[in-house]
Amino acid sequence: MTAVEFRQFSKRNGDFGISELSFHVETGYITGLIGPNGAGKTTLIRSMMNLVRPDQGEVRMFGLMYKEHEREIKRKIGFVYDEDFFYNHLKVHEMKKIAAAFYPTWNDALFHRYMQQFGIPEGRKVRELSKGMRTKFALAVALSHEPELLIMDEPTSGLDPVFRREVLGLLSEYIGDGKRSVLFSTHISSDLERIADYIVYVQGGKLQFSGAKEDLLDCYVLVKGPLELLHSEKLDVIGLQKNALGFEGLLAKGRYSTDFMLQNHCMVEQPSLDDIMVYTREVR
Ligand SMILES: Nc1ncnc2c1ncn2[C@@H]1O[C@H](COP(=O)(O)OP(=O)(O)OP(=O)(O)O)[C@@H](O)[C@H]1O
Repeated sequence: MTAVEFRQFSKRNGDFGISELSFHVETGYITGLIGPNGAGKTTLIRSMMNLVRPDQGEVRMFGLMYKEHEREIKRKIGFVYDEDFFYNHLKVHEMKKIAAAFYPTWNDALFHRYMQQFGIPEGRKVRELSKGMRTKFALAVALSHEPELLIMDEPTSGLDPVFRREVLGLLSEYIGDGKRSVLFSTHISSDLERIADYIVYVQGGKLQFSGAKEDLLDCYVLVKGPLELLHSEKLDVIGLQKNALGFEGLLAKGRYSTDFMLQNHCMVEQPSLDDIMVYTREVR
C-alpha cells in the first residue's frame, strides 16, 4: 500500500526545476525526506498538500487524485509545517475550535490528552507559547483528527533535544498500528537515524535515493586513508576530500576488501546520513 505516489512529477519555478521525479511513501512507516537547502523538499511537501501543482506528471494520495477527491484526501492528512499558521491573538482552546470544525473525525478527548501531556495550558494565547510548545500544539492539532498520514516540514528544527526526543517518541507511537504513515523533512539526520524506516533523498530537484534507510546506509563505507594510496591505486572515492593527513570520502560497498583497506592503513567506518549527504553532494 502506498500513502503517497509521485509519478513522473515535473515542476519548474524560475531557474529551479524538478524533472520527472517518481517515488512513493509506504503506508505504515516513517519516511524521512532529506536533501540540502534548496533541494526541493518543501516543493514536494507542498505538492502533497495540493498547494503546488505539477507542470507534468501526477501526485496520488492514498491512490486518489486531488482533482476528484480533494476533500477526502485532506481529511486523511495531518499537516505540520514550519511557518506559523495559527491566529496568534487567539487562546489555545479558541484556535482548537476553529481547527476542529474542519474535521468530522476530530477527537476532542485525544486533543485534551495531548495538551496535558505537552503541558500546554488551553487558556494561554497562542502568541505566548514558546517555539517548542507551538510545534507541539501544531502536532496535537494535526493528530487530533486521527489522520492516516502525518506530513511535516522540518517539525523538529529549533526544538531542544528533550522536546525532539518526545516528538519522535510520539511519531513512533502514532504509526504503531501499521495503518498510519508519517513523512517529514528535516536537516537533523540523527532524528531519522533514530526513527525513519524509509528515506527519500533529493538534491537539486533530482531524486538521489528512495528506499529503506538501511539500504541507503548500506550502499557506502566511509574511508580515511593516506594520500600515497591515491597515487598507487585507482580508487573510486565519492566526494574525495584531501588534507595534510590524508584523504577521506565514500566508497561503494563491496568494491574493496577489508583486507585491502587494512594493508593500506585505511580506516573504514559506517557512514552516517550526514556523511552520505556531504560526500554525495553535487558541486555547483
Ligand atoms: N514559488 C516559487 N517561485 C520561485 N522559486 C521557488 C518557489 N518556491 C521554491 N522556489 C525555489 O525552488 C527551490 C527549492 O526550494 P524548496 O523550498 O523546495 O527547497 P528545500 O529543499 O525545502 O530547501 P530548505 O531545506 O532550504 O528549506 C529553491 O531554489 C527555491 O528558491
